[in-house]
Amino acid sequence: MEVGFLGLGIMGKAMALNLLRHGFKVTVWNRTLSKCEELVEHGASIGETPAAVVKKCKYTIAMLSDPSAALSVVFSKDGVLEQICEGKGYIDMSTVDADTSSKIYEAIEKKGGYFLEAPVSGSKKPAEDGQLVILAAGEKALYEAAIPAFDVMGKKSFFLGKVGNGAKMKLVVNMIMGSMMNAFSEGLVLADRSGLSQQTLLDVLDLGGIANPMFRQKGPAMIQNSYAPAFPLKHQQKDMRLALALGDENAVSMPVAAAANEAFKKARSLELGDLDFSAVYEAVKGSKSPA
Ligand SMILES: NC(=O)C1=CN([C@@H]2O[C@H](COP(=O)(O)OP(=O)(O)OC[C@H]3O[C@@H](n4cnc5c(N)ncnc54)[C@H](OP(=O)(O)O)[C@@H]3O)[C@@H](O)[C@H]2O)C=CC1
Ligand SMILES: O=CCCC(=O)O
Repeated sequence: MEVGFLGLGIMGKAMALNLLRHGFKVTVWNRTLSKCEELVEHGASIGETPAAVVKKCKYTIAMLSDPSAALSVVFSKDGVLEQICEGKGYIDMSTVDADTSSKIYEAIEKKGGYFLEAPVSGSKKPAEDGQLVILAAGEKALYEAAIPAFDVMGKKSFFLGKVGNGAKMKLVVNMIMGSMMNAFSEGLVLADRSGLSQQTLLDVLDLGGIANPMFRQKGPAMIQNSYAPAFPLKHQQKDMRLALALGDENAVSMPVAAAANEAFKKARSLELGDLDFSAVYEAVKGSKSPA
């Protein structure tokens, strides 16, 4: 199966590599074209533009930073829309809001193409290990055609119905995750300032009813003030912002998420946006920058 892949950041690179490893023919494009070279070493071809990739491939996957990147890759000059046509499918796996996804869907449908949104749960390591959770919605026939690729990239795929449902599900999940990360950070600070061992707190948490992979994986690095980016903080703050907008639309009061968003914004103002989202711990501590 030949697929196109647009966007080779932390996630896109790992996902495209998995496809190559499993025998897919992959044509890649990235805004910073030099990032394609590593994929070429693993057998990928390069498309000079998103339009060139779509022209060559029946199915094209995108994994881009945010709504503005997702829209730009489709609607700009040399974008996806120039070559999408009947018989071709476009699968956007970026985390965006339902409105962005719908705009892309409508434009692609007008040209006779198929569209599926398919944001993912799981981070850098699950992407490398093909263990993502895929939250797809849109054209069912395209979902079925994409299952061989989803099976390589993920451990479980959900088909959630009409376009927008995948985006919304992803934002709800990340809203919960961002709020949990803030509560966890406050707990680490409180333990430390009240004279307790943070490592003992991690041990206690891991044995109880709120044990979870995020505390287990991020906690030891956080207490060492180490935040190598798996999920960049700027993207988590984007997701909190989009989830709060979804709350606005549906008149859902979310004071916990709103407070968490403020902490992520504060962390961005401290120039921690490119670090892992666990660096919000620095903002909660009140640091000027990571120690
Ligand atoms: N990291 C994670 O753990 C997870 C991330 N996600 C979501 O997946 C998406 C990608 O995340 P991640 O890989 O971490 O992000 P990165 O920041 O590592 O990569 C972002 C990608 O988007 C591209 N890009 C940014 N702006 C534009 C633009 N205007 N036009 C074209 N391309 C653009 C970048 O290109 P360039 O290289 O040129 O900058 C890069 O390829 C995001 O929506 C994120 O929220 C979902 C689940 C987990
Ligand atoms: O969107 C990013 C999700 C990161 C994760 O699920 O660990």
